[in-house]
Amino acid sequence: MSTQKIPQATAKRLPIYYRYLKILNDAGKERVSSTELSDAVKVDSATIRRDFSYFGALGKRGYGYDVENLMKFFSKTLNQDHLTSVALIGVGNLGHALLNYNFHQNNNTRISAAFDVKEEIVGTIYSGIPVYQMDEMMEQIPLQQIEIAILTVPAQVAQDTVNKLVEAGVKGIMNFTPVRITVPKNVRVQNVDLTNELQTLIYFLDNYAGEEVSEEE
Ligand SMILES: NC(=O)c1ccc[n+]([C@@H]2O[C@H](COP(=O)([O-])OP(=O)(O)OC[C@H]3O[C@@H](n4cnc5c(N)ncnc54)[C@H](O)[C@@H]3O)[C@@H](O)[C@H]2O)c1
Repeated sequence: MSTQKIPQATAKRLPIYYRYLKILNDAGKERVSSTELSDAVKVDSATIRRDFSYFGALGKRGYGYDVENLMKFFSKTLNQDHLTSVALIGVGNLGHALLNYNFHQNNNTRISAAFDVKEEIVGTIYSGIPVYQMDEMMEQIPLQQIEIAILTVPAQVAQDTVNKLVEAGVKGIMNFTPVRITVPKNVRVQNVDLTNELQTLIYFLDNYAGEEVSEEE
């Protein structure tokens, strides 16, 4: 299977497919049809077939897909064999929740360091994760080989914090703040805007109530 450049919508679905294929594989299941997969992951089967065709995984009529092969391929594509350490900046309401959660569904991604300015929490360990003072970032981020940061600071300090993260060598930022942050070209930002998500949901309920939901983007 080759790794050509795949559409973003497909890339976003990969972890969903991977998680389910892993469950099947752990349960000793050898093959799966796109219809079965579709029911489990709530993506229509035409989309699944198209997504998989980008990887050259065509599936055989009457046989379906080989679970182990696909799972191994997705694992490699998603870099599941390699542990990714992530930093969290801003241990407030949202930051605490994310530290607690710590992506435990995914055993190769973990928050390994948190940073804040609040004296009372700096130097403590929260959910097994040490909280450092902001001025320790320049040292800790390269030392812990962290390339990804989750940004949960107040909006007014978001850009300033991002500048520091970039200077420390971070290459990807998951931005929970409502600020549209500016980064150099070699840094990627993923915005997580809960208000936006909720507005989209309301829009769909208002305008498409009763229609069948399609996962196509
Ligand atoms: N709470 C939510 O449900 C929610 C949801 C979506 C988005 N957000 C956004 O996430 C961000 C955090 O929200 P919150 O509710 O957790 O806020 P919060 O005030 O509870 O937490 C912010 C944390 O950032 C720290 N901080 C302040 N200045 C800092 C700096 N210069 N460097 C490092 N840390 C600093 C504070 O000490 C605090 O611990 C905000 O931008 C908010 O708009 C929050």
